[in-house]
Amino acid sequence: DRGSVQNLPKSYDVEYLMPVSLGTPAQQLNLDLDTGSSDFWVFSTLLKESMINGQTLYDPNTSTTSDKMEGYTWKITYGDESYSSGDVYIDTVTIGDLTVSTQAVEAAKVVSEEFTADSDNDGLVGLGFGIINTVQPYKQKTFFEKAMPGLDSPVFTADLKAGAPGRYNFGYIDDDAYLGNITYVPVDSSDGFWRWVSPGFQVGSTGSFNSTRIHGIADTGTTLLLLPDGVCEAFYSQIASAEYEPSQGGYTFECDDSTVPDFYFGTDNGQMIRIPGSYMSYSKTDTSSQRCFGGMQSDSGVGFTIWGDVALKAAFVVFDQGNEQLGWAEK
Ligand SMILES: O=C([C@@H]1CCCNC1)N1CCCCC1
Repeated sequence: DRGSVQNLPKSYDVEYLMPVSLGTPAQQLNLDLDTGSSDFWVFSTLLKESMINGQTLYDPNTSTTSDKMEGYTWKITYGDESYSSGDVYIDTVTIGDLTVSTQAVEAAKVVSEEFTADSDNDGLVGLGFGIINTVQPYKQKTFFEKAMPGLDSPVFTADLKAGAPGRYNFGYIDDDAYLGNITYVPVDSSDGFWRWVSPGFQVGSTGSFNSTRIHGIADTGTTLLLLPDGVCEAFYSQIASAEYEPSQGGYTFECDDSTVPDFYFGTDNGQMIRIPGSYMSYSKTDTSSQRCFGGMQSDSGVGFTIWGDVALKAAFVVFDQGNEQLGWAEK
């Protein structure tokens, strides 16, 4: 079996949403595929009005295939302090023609203001590893873990693009979606994330390669590229107008600064992925100024190095759960 679904970036590529069908008759919601968490949760009719702001709601009571998991609850808090919680239903879920008939759908009763404010986002499909699923009294499998046994190959792939629709595929690798070879690196899933080690980085096409092992996670649900301070300093030292502005929340530079270099990160045996300098200028720090917030920021506040969308949209990425490895290719 296999599946394929288009993903759509929101403005500034802050997040990527995909259509998902839940229940019978199908209720279509736009969800955020998040490899940095492992709960499948949705905005639902169980929410108080004050927590809803335009989102599409899953209504378990109108689905003829939903079954409430009596006594089961969930509560998740994300690295940015946002949170959500609620009850659990079993129902059928289809993503890109791939159906899981008994998915644990976590119906939200409470969401934090960050989720309420994001009116396009109807919930998350966590595709980390199931060991960090928050459902009590017994944790539940992710959508991918439920689908995996029936797939042609135990993989899903992420093809995120800058300011354009991309695609998530399940169960197969589309050889037309990337250039050259896919380099595979081992994954340590013990803390539930897609955690891997990059051998190093290079700033600019003429820069030298810095051999320094960078332990980090591949997280489709994080917008930015959060790297160790030393790497950030090496990168921003090459940008004439770059400043570290704690008041703005990190590194900024003049949006029209022509000295912004490309950033390369190593995957394995000499292969590197090139992130174009253009991916590194984010939203304007405020309407008046001409300064942009950097797409690469320090990981020191988060406590994790995170290869977020800024890095992922430069590559074709294979999340190979069957072999616990990540595949990286240029595109
Ligand atoms: O909460 C998160 C992220 C938030 C953005 C969406 N993906 C999950 N974590 C990943 C980094 C370590 C801490 C947990």
